[in-house]
Amino acid sequence: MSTPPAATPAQHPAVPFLKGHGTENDFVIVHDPDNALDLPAATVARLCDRRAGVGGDGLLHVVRSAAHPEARAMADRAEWFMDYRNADGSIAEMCGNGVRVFARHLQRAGHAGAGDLAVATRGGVKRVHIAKDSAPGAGDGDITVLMGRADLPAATVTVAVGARTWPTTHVDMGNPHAVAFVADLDHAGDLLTEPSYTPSAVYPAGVNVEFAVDRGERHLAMRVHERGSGETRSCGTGACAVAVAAARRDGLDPAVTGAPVTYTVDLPGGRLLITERPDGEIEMTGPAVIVAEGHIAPGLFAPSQTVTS
Ligand SMILES: N[C@@H](CCC[C@H](N)C(=O)O)C(=O)O
Repeated sequence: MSTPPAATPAQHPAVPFLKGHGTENDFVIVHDPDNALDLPAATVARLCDRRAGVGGDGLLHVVRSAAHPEARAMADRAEWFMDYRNADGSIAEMCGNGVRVFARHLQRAGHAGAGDLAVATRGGVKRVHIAKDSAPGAGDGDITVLMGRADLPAATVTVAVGARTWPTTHVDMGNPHAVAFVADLDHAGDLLTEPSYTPSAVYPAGVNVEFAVDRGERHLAMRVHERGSGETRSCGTGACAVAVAAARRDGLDPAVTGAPVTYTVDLPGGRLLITERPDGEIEMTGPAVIVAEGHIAPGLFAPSQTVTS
């Protein structure tokens, strides 16, 4: 049997997409159950481009676990795999806001109802609870994710923005985070460029950097510079990292006291509630909404043209 010729950009069918966000961490959502789409990093970066593409902090590629080589082993526990990509096309292990938006999409598409859902991610299978909507189909109930345990490897990393430097707490939420407690969130500057950190060898694959301040008892505010996406208006794994770093700083460890600890974390795009349980499991609760649907012009999937003089 001969292989059919590859589709030219003009022949490439328009691909449906949705746009959604969780506390204004926004995503392009591509529903591709059979993993039929070719999504190299350059294509993802074009789709996430805010001027020439659809625009987003990242892309949620929605694939059946059985159809994706990285998720096949989880297919018996989770039907759907969140193939998460950062805005620059790089791959990340987990996205806490993304997994809530992913669940909201599955609910709207009729693949999940209110209640519990398992989602496969590169960081393992995550259990998600979709709260009942205020009205049928409103899509406005909060979504809670069991994010797994935080790991706090001993590492002394200093983060710098301009002339200011801070020591950080290394928190692994499946993806890497460096948390700095600062006196004022403005001290993190415009965050247009990635903060520098030393020694850089601690994070060979890069790191998400969080800047956090206290707002009250077990109440924090933060900003984040995300690996592969720049400053975003929210980061779910980052909020979990900040809450756990604050708990340890405050002498609170639910595994020792036997009592859960909840922190309210305010981000530029909204509020997340983070609870660490005595078994170490971290629950994150927040909103997830779908705001648009449409079709992607075939040209965005075409390989970049090289201009020669
Ligand atoms: N915004 C996400 C995190 C996305 C991945 C991150 N940029 C990384 O590269 O690790 C979240 O809500 O957790």
